[in-house]
Amino acid sequence: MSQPLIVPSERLTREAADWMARELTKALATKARVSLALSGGNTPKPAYRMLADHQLPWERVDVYFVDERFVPPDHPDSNYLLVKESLLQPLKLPDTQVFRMQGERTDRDAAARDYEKTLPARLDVVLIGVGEDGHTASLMPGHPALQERTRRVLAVEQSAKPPPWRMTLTFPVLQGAGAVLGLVAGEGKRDAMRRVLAGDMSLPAAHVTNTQWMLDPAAHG
Ligand SMILES: O=C1O[C@H](COP(=O)(O)O)[C@@H](O)[C@H](O)[C@H]1O
Repeated sequence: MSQPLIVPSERLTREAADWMARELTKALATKARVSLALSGGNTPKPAYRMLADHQLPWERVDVYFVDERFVPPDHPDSNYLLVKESLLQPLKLPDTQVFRMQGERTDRDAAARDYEKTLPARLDVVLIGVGEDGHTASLMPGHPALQERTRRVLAVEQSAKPPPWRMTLTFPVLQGAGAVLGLVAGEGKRDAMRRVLAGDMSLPAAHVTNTQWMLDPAAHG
């Protein structure tokens, strides 16, 4: 695991956006199309807005999702809505470049299986977050989804953090990605991050060992 980057709070958003732009640029140098998979959460939202200001060949970037809540795409809890408002709309990215997890569907397993079909063999750039309980994506501590090695996308039930039904990429997808940024801020995440960085495998986020962690000082204890 590479050393975590500890970034002053006032620079965290900018550094995270620059990191994603840099990794996209590297991937774009070797491929015609690249994939960017994004998480929800309050921490990354301003970074997505800043990423949209980067001059990149956005017509060659496809946007995917790390996880989603089973709610309609215009629901305030929708990760898609968050990414739409902060990145997709500012960039005017066409729907053909956006691969949304369909949280409005009632057959959740079918929705997860359909999403699996849209995924590229390997995601190029991924942003993950961490919950106070150490979850990442919608992979919650102690949940059977943590053991999944075959399916690339799962509908997960009874997640501890509401809303209870989620769709999530699984560890093999996250662990196989080209570049993963773990963006974490706030004192509430400090205990979880101390354990993640110490390699405490009871916390889901510790399993994504290819992550470059970027923390504000409050989250680093
Ligand atoms: O529920 C979720 O939480 C995590 C962490 O979000 P944050 O607001 O604490 O940064 C997020 O990464 C995930 O996508 C989201 O669904």
